[in-house]
Amino acid sequence: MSQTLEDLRAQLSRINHEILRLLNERAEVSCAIGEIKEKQGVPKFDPVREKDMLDELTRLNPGPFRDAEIKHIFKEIFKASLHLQEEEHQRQLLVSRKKQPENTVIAVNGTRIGGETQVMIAGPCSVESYEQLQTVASALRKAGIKVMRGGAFKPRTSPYDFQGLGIEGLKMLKEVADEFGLSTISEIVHPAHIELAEQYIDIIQIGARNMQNFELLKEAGKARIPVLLKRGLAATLEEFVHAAEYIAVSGNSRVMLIERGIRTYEKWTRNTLDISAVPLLKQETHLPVLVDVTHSTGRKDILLPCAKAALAAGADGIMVEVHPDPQTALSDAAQQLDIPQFAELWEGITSSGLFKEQASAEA
Ligand SMILES: O=C(O)C(=O)C[C@]1(C(=O)O)C=C[C@@H](O)C=C1
Repeated sequence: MSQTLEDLRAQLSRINHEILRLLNERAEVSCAIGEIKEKQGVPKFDPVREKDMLDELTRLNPGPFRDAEIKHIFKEIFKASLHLQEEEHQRQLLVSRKKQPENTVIAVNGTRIGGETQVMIAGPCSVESYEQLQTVASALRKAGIKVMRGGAFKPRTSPYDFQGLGIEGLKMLKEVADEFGLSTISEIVHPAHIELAEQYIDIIQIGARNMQNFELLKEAGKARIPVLLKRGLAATLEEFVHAAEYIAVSGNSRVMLIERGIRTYEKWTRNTLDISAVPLLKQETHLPVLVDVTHSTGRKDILLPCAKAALAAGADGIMVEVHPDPQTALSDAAQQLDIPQFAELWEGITSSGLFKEQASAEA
């Protein structure tokens, strides 16, 4: 009897090995199909094809397994194969953590972004005047903040709204940043302005509305300065990562991602801050991940808890809008902090223990 049991088990093991070999052979064929689909730009998941295969298998099923069991087993095989196809593709992305396990750390005039310490980027929504920039720059410098933001090209919802000072704004940003020893970041909206950006600013921002402006992404990929890419208003994380890949594959590996809230049905915030994006992007890519608390919430009263949540989730930095007199601001008047409010937020962030400041000696 025990001999028979052993024989049967040996037989089962041989069958297992055969199934294992066939499963892996199948996986390779499935991955080859996945590669063709990738090149053709067609979706990997094909429910019609899956249904056809299940119909055929149940038609040919001699038993003793029932059709439902056969279907269940093969559905699992399809699911695992699909997963493998997607993983294979992710692995090929330059920005993927599978391609590069260690974090990309971006140094901007000595400020390191994406490493052991976090960065605060603050400044007005729009560049409006020298005085405005100088007041903010002075407050940032006092607080030990090294990177100032300021929009010169403003893609606004309404064409009647303030569109920014353009190149003049970039020049003002540079002058004031040089005066106060700060690095700058500003949005570029036109591919032809990338070279100009290199002259006047330290980091190019690509805004949410332009996240899939592929010509702009490709041009930013040729820039010699880092790029901060904002998540699109309704972009999935996969689309976001692929937008970053456009920049990387065009030659610029110094890309940072910034979550800025996505559009949902919720009205109490301007956008919905997707905190889960932070650990997911850190997990799937090796790029620095920041959170824009101003645009994601569109309100001032919950910036501190949102910033803390972002840092606790692993964000490499926070971006916030500050204006000397928000009520008179030419854009986003309702959501920018004034300088005392910013000082209070900054105090809350630095005392939370979640924000590791870079020692000045490291800079
Ligand atoms: O036949 C295809 O189109 C495949 O991509 C292969 C395969 C499979 O492994 O069976 C994988 C995913 C699809 O949803 C359907 C089938």
